[in-house]
Amino acid sequence: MKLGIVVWTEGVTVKFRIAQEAVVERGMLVKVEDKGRTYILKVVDFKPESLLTPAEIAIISSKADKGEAVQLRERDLRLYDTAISTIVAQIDMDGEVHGPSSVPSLFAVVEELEEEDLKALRLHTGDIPIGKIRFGHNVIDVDVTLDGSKTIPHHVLVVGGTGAGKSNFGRVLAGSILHTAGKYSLVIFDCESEYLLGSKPGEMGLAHLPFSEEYLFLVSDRVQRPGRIRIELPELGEERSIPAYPLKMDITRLRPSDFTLTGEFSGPQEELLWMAYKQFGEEWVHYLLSGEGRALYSRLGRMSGVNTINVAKRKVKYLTGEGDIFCRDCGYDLAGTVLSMIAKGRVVLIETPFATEGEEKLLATVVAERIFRAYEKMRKELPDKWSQLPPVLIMVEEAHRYLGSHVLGGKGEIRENIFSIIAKRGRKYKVGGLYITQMPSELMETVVRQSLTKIILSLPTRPDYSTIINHSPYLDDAEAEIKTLDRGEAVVISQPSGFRLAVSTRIYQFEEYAQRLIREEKLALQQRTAEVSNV
Ligand SMILES: Nc1ncnc2c1ncn2[C@@H]1O[C@H](COP(=O)(O)OP(=O)(O)OP(=O)(O)O)[C@@H](O)[C@H]1O
Repeated sequence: MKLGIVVWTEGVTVKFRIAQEAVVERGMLVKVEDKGRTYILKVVDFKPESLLTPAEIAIISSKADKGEAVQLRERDLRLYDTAISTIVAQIDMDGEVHGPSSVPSLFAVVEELEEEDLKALRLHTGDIPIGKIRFGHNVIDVDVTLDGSKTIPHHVLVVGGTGAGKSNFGRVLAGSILHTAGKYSLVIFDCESEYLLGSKPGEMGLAHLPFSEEYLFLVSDRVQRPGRIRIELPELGEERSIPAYPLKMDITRLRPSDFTLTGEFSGPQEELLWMAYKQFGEEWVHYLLSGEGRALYSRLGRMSGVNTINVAKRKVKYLTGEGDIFCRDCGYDLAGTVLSMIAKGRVVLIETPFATEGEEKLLATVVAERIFRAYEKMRKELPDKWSQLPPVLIMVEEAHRYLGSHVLGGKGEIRENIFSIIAKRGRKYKVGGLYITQMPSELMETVVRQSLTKIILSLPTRPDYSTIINHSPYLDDAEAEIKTLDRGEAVVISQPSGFRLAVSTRIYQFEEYAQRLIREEKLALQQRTAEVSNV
């Protein structure tokens, strides 16, 4: 269908007159076929063109205001709507898609994109589906997918204001990774307990997905010892048996680096932790927590000040809490177990609804540190084995708490934590961060820049969307669209997935997506059964 006529081009911007009766929406992809090439354009804004004089405008608007009929001579020659669009790709005669190297001619016809044209953009060929293409608020039946092997190591940043759909996206992504059946791993820290079953009755969670019995691994207070937990799913009239591990880690398994990589400790305090470890061995955390400052001062050979000891004690106490998670003599090795599951391509869901802020921080640090170090060591020492490890994504909710410029030392000395290290160096080892935040303007600039895949949900505040726009390709003209996103709508950029444009996307609603995955798996099962009986 014809949508308009090109009336101006400049750089990669194309202005076209909107045809009568045509409906053009912001974010819409359209095409121009000209001189054997197909140009794909994305509509970014609108502008009425008027050759009316100020006096005519005054008269006509006054009449319209009074409800009188407005007669305008040669109206379509003197007043019309135009759409401003950006050329996002050029498809040459041989079908090769690349960035624009020319512009369509003036007065060329602008047309609706057909499914074939959309497919040429290869937005649907990745292995991690997240939603559907959207033109304005209208959903098009073509999937938007990420390419996991390239996307994961280059980090994923998810930004959106309150209620924009961040946790819905998190569940969708986790569901898609689960359904790669071991190709990739994911670690989720779930402080609201909303991933396993949804956040309220009637919602669904990862437990509902058919692959959860095999590829989900739950770490939770719901179990007291390692084993399988049976979960009833009234929404499906089924139950599942999911492998689980208690939310417990013996303090003898903690090392000073687990604490220092939280970024909470100063240089002298770090030294003290290592001294205590040397002196007391595996029991060092226990001695530090229970010993009195002055007594520790003498036992550590007066090598550290009493003040430093007391401050470090307080911080260790803050991070280990009351012993509910970091326990004594319980024997559990949560971090080691999680690492072994990650190496097998599992989605590991760690539920921490009752953890304190300190416990959450230490837990996230220990788990992330073990994974990063193991992948790093494997790559350096056993590269063949490393190449078989699944790329792993580690979710960091409220990412500004770990990767905020103020947290990392502002303009002064940078105090690294495990997540800032992963943000910088994880790529080399197939360890990526899934950073979720409402406040991207507070993140370190390098984190925003180095996250090559961005899921931008509705983001109302200027400093936040400006930060994203300023540090990402393809977003120069996206401000108007980002400002008008509804719940669940997103602008997605992902160079690692081969996207050459900011893709207007409708993220799947998780429950609908879960039902689709369940249907697909049932169908696949029927086909497998039919094949076996035919043999
Ligand atoms: N893609 C979507 N399609 C349809 N509904 C959605 C979508 N994403 C989110 N919603 C709905 O919007 C509401 C808020 O979503 P969600 O909890 O994911 O937002 P959030 O950004 O995590 O919120 P908060 O900042 O409060 O944690 C939920 O009721 C959810 O069902």
